[in-house]
Amino acid sequence: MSVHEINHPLVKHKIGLMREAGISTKKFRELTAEVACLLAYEASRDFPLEERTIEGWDGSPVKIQQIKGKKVTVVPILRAGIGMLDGVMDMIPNAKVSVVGLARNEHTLEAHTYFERFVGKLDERLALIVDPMLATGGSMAATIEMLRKAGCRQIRVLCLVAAPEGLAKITKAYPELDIYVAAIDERLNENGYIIPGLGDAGDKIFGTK
Ligand SMILES: O=P(O)(O)OC[C@H]1O[C@H](OP(=O)(O)OP(=O)(O)O)[C@H](O)[C@@H]1O
Ligand SMILES: O=c1cc[nH]c(=O)[nH]1
Ligand SMILES: [Mg+2]
Repeated sequence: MSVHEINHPLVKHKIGLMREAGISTKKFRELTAEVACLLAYEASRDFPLEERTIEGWDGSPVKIQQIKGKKVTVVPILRAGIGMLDGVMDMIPNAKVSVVGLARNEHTLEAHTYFERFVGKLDERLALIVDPMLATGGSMAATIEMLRKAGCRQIRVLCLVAAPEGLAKITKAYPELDIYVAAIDERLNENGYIIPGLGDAGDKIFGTK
């Protein structure tokens, strides 16, 4: 397993913009999608290529490289994960989408499952779980368990900001997993929010606050 903190200047710049108090819903949504796109770029680095010959612009044969029929399912965790979906789908347009609905109880911080709809052949697919925030890690662990129960064996996680506490929980429980994260922040506060973090990502993406 490895935690890949993406140190690309574009990623750091965009995450920085997202931390500004008073950021508009529109801007937060746009930046979420842009960073998701860059995380998908990193998470697909080892996708295998195959050679194919096509007819080029002047009628002569040209050898090109194509991604070799990789079966992928993108798994947004409702609600906030929806903000990352388009950015990832822009990069991997043939991926199928599986959806998990989870809400964290604001007092106990435990994740409660309210929706699950997976695509078929999960045992053959690479799942890319997308959620902007990995705080205590409870929502991510619940999603991983649901995917595993459904037969999925290859899982990667894409998130914008992670707390060390949540990362430690996930890496300990799932040492084989790869996690792609734009920023590893300092800590969780007493309410389970990431500091400095982004605030409530779901509320910011959906405009509910
Ligand atoms: O690591 P954890 O401690 O589980 O916290 C992270 C979860 O909390 C947020 O979702 P939330 O429950 O607020 O739902 P929402 O996306 O509908 O706002 C976030 O999008 C993660 O799913
Ligand atoms: O900081 C946090 C923690 C959980 N969920 C969020 O949206 N933000
Ligand atoms: Mg929320």
